[in-house]
Amino acid sequence: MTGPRDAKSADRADQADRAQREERAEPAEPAEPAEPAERAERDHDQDVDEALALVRDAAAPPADRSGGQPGERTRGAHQPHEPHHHSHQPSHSARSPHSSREHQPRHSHHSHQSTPWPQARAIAARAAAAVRTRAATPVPLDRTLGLVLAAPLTALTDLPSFDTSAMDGWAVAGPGPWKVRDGGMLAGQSGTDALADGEAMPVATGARIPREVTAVIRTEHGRTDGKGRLHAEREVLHGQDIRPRAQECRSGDQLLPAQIPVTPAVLGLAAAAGYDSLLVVPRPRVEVLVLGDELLTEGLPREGLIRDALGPMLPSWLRALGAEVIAVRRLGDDAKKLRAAVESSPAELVVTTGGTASGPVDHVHPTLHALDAELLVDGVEVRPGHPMLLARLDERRHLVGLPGNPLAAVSGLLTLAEPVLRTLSGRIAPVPYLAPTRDEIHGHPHDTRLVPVALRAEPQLVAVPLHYNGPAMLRGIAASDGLAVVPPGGAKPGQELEILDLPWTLPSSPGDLGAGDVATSNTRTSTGNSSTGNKRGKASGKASGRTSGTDGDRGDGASSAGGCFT
Ligand SMILES: Nc1nc2c(c(=O)[nH]1)N[C@H]1C(S)=C(S)[C@@H](COP(=O)(O)OP(=O)(O)OC[C@H]3O[C@@H](n4cnc5c(N)ncnc54)[C@H](O)[C@@H]3O)O[C@H]1N2
Ligand code: MOO
Repeated sequence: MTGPRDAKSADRADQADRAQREERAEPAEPAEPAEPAERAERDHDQDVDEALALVRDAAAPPADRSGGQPGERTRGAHQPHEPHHHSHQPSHSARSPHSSREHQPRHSHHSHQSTPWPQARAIAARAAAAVRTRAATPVPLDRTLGLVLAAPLTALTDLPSFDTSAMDGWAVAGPGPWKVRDGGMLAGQSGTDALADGEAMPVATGARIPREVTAVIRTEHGRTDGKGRLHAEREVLHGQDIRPRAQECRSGDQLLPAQIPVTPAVLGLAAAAGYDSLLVVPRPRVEVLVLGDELLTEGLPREGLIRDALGPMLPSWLRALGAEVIAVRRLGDDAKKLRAAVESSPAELVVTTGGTASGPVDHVHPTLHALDAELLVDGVEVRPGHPMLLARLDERRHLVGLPGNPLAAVSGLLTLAEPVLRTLSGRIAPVPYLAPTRDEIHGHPHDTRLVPVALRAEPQLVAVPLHYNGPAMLRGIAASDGLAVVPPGGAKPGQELEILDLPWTLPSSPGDLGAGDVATSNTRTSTGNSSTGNKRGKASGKASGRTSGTDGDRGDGASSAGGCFT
């Protein structure tokens, strides 16, 4: 962890803390039964995350309201629950993980064979590694930010490419005093006559200097007399303040190896070294299929309908994970549309949201069955998000099924989509890092939990678990810096936990995030025709939340130029 990040994180943690304390000071009770903890104890079918979130929200003691910490909660309110059984049957899965040679899921408490969390991530990375990716192509420099170098970056020129003055002052030849020549050299001027011994020439920083120059004297270290002669006021060392040609590199030197992500610094180096375009790994194309008849794209929730939280959230996160999002389509709960969309998708990764469970309109499993897809992961031992799945559609395409509950979808995104996209986009796995949890975190008896945390420097780095972490809630994660990986059984205060960074991406214009990316009904957003995606239109940030399907209106320049760092 770097210093600035710690400081930023501390701010975030403070804000999150404050926001959550303020919230708990409000008299309004959540619209849940009075004693949610007891209810959860009785109801073994209730997901433990949901129960914990309710307990934490509703049962915050008065002391907590007057300054308690967000990780504190009522003792005894949540003993480990019985394993959660869910009814989703693998029988309708085309080719289940059982038949896969990729792994042998251990027999778990679940009614079907779900995969342990670490193994699920490894399977996802391996599955993507087996895909033959599109060939690397040269991409204009200004559209490579966040992509990965497909070849080493080799200097196309010496740097500097000529002897250069490092300071404003005089270039001198031989010992002084020197006769100052009329005129001089500014940066960008092409050449001058040779300098004789005993001559000086005014120069600006960055000016090309002739070979004979033995030193540069800074303006503040020399003085001219009435006869136009320059006197040094300090000892002059041979070669001082001259940047000799090829000081940084010679033409042909390797500046960076392949597989390095293009950061702003890489962009600058590449430009300095003479590049107009870079050979980069193309972004894997992703199509997002948002399922659910209950979803609204604008206005307030009403009459059983709710706002779609995933359509606005996923495209930016997918881009930050290395993807080119070619479309976000809303298909309702229509099995035929889903099948047609999956069948015809040109994307290397299809991401569905919702419909992964076994409800009457949960069409993901039957669709995969109908398409004879191979289920590589069918459920993961993680909370939230355990119904997530990964399927191989054909030798080029995979599908990640994210559960509909929004935090469960984030869990699926980071568990399954992240390793797939990381591998397809040529990125190297981030080095895992640990932080001790400040507070106790209750665990699921058998499954890994992913819990939103704010990182804080106190003064050592600590992870502060946040409230409102139920599967249907985004409030905790919206205030968080990352997700703590809590092993089965939970974590004691001070216990080191792996932290999953959230893929943050900054918009390059107001139109780059959210609704502007979402195609309503079956409108496909334009894919453009370049290897990395979309022409950088004048992202207009359409307030309507609809796209017209033209490049200029897509407003997703973030995929090529908006900064896509995790
Ligand atoms: N009988 C069982 N029921 C459920 C199980 C189970 O194992 N057996 N698992 C529960 C868990 S855990 C989850 S998570 C969900 C997963 O369900 P689906 O993936 O089929 O998702 P839906 O039923 O379509 O939606 C669940 C929930 O999320 C809301 N939703 C859906 N899409 C969005 C969106 N884009 N933005 C905001 N909210 C969304 C949806 O309205 C539902 O409330 O299943 C449980 N049930
Ligand atoms: O608990 Mo579900 O897995 O809401 O994600």
